[in-house]
Amino acid sequence: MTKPFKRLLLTGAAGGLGKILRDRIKPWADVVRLSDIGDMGEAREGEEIVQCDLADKAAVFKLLEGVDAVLHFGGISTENTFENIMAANIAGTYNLYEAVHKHGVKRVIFASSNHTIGYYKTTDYIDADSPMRPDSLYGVSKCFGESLSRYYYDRAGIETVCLRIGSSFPEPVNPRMLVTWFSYDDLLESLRVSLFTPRVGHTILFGASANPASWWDNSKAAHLGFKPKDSSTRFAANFPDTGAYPPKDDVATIYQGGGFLMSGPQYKD
Ligand SMILES: NC(=O)C1=CN([C@@H]2O[C@H](COP(=O)(O)OP(=O)(O)OC[C@H]3O[C@@H](n4cnc5c(N)ncnc54)[C@H](O)[C@@H]3O)[C@@H](O)[C@H]2O)C=CC1
Ligand SMILES: O=C(O)[C@H]1OC(=O)[C@H](O)[C@@H](O)[C@@H]1O
Repeated sequence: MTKPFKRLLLTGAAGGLGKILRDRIKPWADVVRLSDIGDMGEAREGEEIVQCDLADKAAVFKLLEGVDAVLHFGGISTENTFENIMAANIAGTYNLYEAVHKHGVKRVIFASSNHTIGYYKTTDYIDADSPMRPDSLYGVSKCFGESLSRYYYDRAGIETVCLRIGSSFPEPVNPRMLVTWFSYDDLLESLRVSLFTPRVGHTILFGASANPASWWDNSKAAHLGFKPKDSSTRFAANFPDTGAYPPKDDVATIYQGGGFLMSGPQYKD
């Protein structure tokens, strides 16, 4: 049976989410090209493995050859030095889009992050038009990726869905994740609609499951028809409400970005 794509590229294939997606995206393409700077093991049937540093422009150019669409999950995924973030996330994402453009690739799904808006408070309810408020240099790099993809859409017509992932792990591991949790099944469904909706233009989609509480309004991405099915409700008992969350004086619980507010340099007294 013919599959929708000939060749789908997944960057970050050796990472936590890459490993989860590796088998699950196979029904979508004849060939899944897996790429990372790290070890991805042996290529299995229907796979190609290309070890590549996103900061290496020539290597990224080759990486995009023959690719129909990209799931861009590679890069540094937590706070780090500016130099490291600059190479992997800023130069890396630029290299990717330049290669996407030169090879005529039509669509990218960019693994953005809730840390683009981490300086909103946990009492705020925001949507895709709310100004970015990154909480870390990592968050700033994801804002760069979102702006860059907007530029490549306006300038070159390359479509991107910026998926602002909340917390995509097997289950919530703290009370904050009862709000930000994004199950693997819901993640996969968000990628499916992002790849297969006929026109996405440039869309920002918040990636969270149908949790009982939410900080994010996805109405601006309604054209994707994304309907999360999971909910963190079944994990709520792991975090009994003692009235202590959110404590009024704890930066990491006042702001949506949680612990990222405490990472990296602190400039305020
Ligand atoms: N897991 C989550 O809850 C969230 C993930 N994201 C984003 O989703 C993506 C995947 O996340 P995870 O799998 O959790 O992160 P991860 O850190 O496990 O995986 C990232 C992968 O990118 C690779 N990488 C790093 N620098 C690279 C470079 N210069 N060239 C090529 N590959 C490089 C790493 O080797 C790693 O395998 C990341 O972009 C992350 O920022 C965003 C929000 C939440
Ligand atoms: O906010 C969160 O929970 C997540 O956000 C991210 O962007 C990170 O990649 C991930 O490691 C965090 O756990």
